[in-house]
Amino acid sequence: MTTPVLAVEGLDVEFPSYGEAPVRALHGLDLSIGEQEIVGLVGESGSGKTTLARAIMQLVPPPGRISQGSVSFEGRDLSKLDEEQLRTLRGRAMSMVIANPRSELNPLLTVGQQIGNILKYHTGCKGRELRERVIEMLKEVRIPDPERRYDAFPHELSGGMAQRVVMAIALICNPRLVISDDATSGLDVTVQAQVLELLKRLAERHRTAMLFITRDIGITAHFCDRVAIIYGGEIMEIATRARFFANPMHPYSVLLLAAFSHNPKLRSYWLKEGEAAAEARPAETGCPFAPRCVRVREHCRSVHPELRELEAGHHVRCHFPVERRA
Ligand SMILES: Nc1ncnc2c1ncn2[C@@H]1O[C@H](COP(=O)(O)OP(=O)(O)OP(=O)(O)O)[C@@H](O)[C@H]1O
Repeated sequence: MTTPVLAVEGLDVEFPSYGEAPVRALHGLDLSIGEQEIVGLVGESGSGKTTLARAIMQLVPPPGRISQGSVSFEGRDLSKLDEEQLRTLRGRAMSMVIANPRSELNPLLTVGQQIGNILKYHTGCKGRELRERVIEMLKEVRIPDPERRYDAFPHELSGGMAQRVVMAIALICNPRLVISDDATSGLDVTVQAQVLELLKRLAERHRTAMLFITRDIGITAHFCDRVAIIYGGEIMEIATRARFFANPMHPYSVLLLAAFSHNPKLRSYWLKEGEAAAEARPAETGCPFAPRCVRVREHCRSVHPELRELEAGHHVRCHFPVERRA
């Protein structure tokens, strides 16, 4: 079996909370990503998506910490690397594209300097060659008039353009893994579609694996090889895109899909708990989703469900999974 690009095993991340039990942002999380594979990670706000992205990069903000489990990149346990080795890895072998490109970019440096600095730091490339490679990358991310934009400052760029510059920074060193954290959420719908299309094409061209984090389950239907659903810091369901959309089995997955559906019967059944239930926090004992599940039974409130393989490559964390529709 080939070594996956990324292997997350039994990962727990905690944030201390003064006078209370620590917030358990991730709990026993397993996830692997193969070479050139795009895995979509879908979950609502607070489900632990960004924490996972940070834990993979070994950048959990203190006093938060990885309290258990491991993150391996191409077979190397990242907890064993020192800060210098991690810095070499970040930006070169794995990189991140985040939602708010303006906060990512330094307002005092030109586009060319910001992309060029990464390339120079990791490869030692400089001078004319550096400029040529940066301009080449600007062309790849479809920045019009790249020679001129090379000298532009971030405030001179539109939102979509700034996001493309962030993508250029993430891809300039040909990383083996890119983590896209809600990267298109702040953009207009049309710009969003263009940026997604571009991101997918670039991942294919650079043979990059990707963890694609989103709150929008609809995007994963076009974009990802596998889909993983996260709730309360745990993977609830994971399958290939085809299997997932043909036969979603976790009630939370079906709820997410129902929220996008135009079928009023489907919507009213799955969404019937309404706003109050949506506010419920993940349960500490039993199934984390039990307080919001329309199919909950007594067993769910006391026994924590394991992630079980219910068909080849399709894992579900539910005592009473949804049966295939006729
Ligand atoms: N720096 C922090 N300090 C304390 N708690 C944190 C911190 N970062 C995250 N958390 C907690 O960890 C949990 C997961 O948060 P996280 O930001 O990973 O969720 P998310 O799915 O990325 O949400 P969003 O889609 O809104 O970005 C939440 O309960 C959050 O309050």
